Amino acid sequence: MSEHEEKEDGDPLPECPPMVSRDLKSILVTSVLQLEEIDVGLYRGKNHWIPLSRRLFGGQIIGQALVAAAKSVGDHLYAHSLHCYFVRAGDPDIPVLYNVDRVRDGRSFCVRSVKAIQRGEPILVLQASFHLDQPSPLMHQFSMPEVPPPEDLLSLEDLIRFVLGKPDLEQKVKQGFNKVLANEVPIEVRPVNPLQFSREVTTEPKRMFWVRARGHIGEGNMKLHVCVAAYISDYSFLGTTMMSYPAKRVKMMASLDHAMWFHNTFRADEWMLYEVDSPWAGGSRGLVQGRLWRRDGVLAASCCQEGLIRLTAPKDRSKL
Ligand SMILES: CCCCCC/C=C\CCCCCCCC(=O)SCCNC(=O)CCNC(=O)[C@H](O)C(C)(C)COP(=O)(O)OP(=O)(O)OC[C@H]1O[C@@H](n2cnc3c(N)ncnc32)[C@H](O)[C@@H]1OP(=O)(O)O
Repeated sequence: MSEHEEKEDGDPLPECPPMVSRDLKSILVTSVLQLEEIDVGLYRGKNHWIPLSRRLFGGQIIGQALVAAAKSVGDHLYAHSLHCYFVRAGDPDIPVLYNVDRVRDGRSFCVRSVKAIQRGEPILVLQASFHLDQPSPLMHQFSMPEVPPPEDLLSLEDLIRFVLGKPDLEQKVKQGFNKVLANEVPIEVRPVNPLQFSREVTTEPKRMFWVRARGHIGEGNMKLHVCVAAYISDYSFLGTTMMSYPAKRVKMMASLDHAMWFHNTFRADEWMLYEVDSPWAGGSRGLVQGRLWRRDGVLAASCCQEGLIRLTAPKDRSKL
């Protein structure tokens, strides 16, 4: 489910949890991406932040699958790309098993295939490729868009509190936002354009926000930063498809696939600009593509995803 899916129930409004200090180690590395080894190439992952849809967060499954894949490759190899399909909804009440197949070990590249399994059936199939660092004079990248720095922008939580202060807010929207606040996601988000966030303007399906892991990860383990970025990349990604349709209500939204390419070193606990757009939607599906920029303007990673988007049926006006 995306940020635009609405819940029908009328639960009491929960309290906000206290914010995690920047000095504390990120829960993404102390818990979410810590897998338990059960057998050779077989791991078990815990579930952490659960979206309002009550299906497992796609970013968590991708991040954990990539951790499992990376365990079987040498320290001199780094993930340069991954491709995956979400084939079943993940159940947040039971753990996920990750079964790694060592597809090929070459001199420069290693390919791994990972099946994420619940109740004996795959919920995700992922292929990841790892590459030696091979410098080359062939180098180019687009330029990072010029945007205000994250220090000058409001956090997602502040923006939600601002929207909640509006007197004419629909009760259902209010409940949804309160639940988002109550269930702290282990990443921090600062939208570049707050008006887009509150859906007060209809714009092209393009948005940008600063994003980083909540808490500290530290320098050094690039393999880990890549897995954290994979987690982060699925948050607030597919929702971009809905920016041109503020009046439409989503019944079901779920990522169908996800692909990433890692271009440069970065720290996932430092601010990165996520530049996202949706070039196409149709046939109950939508496509989103994103670029994760280091704040010094280096392109860290590119992402692409197709998702299922089912809208609620329009009300029959003849009965009004
Ligand atoms: C700027 C910053 C702003 C930020 C604000 C942020 C706030 C919040 C952000 C939250 C972000 C959360 C993002 C979360 C994204 C995700 O993590 S999505 C999770 C990952 N993806 C998945 O879980 C998808 C897994 N895959 C599947 O579930 C299946 O592959 C599938 C459902 C897509 C397959 O569909 P299908 O083949 O149709 O499966 P079935 O089993 O047959 O049916 C499933 C249900 O769909 C109903 N259905 C089938 N066909 C239709 C149809 N044509 N029309 C309507 N409905 C259909 C079917 O009846 C089943 O329904 P029930 O389950 O029986 O109710």
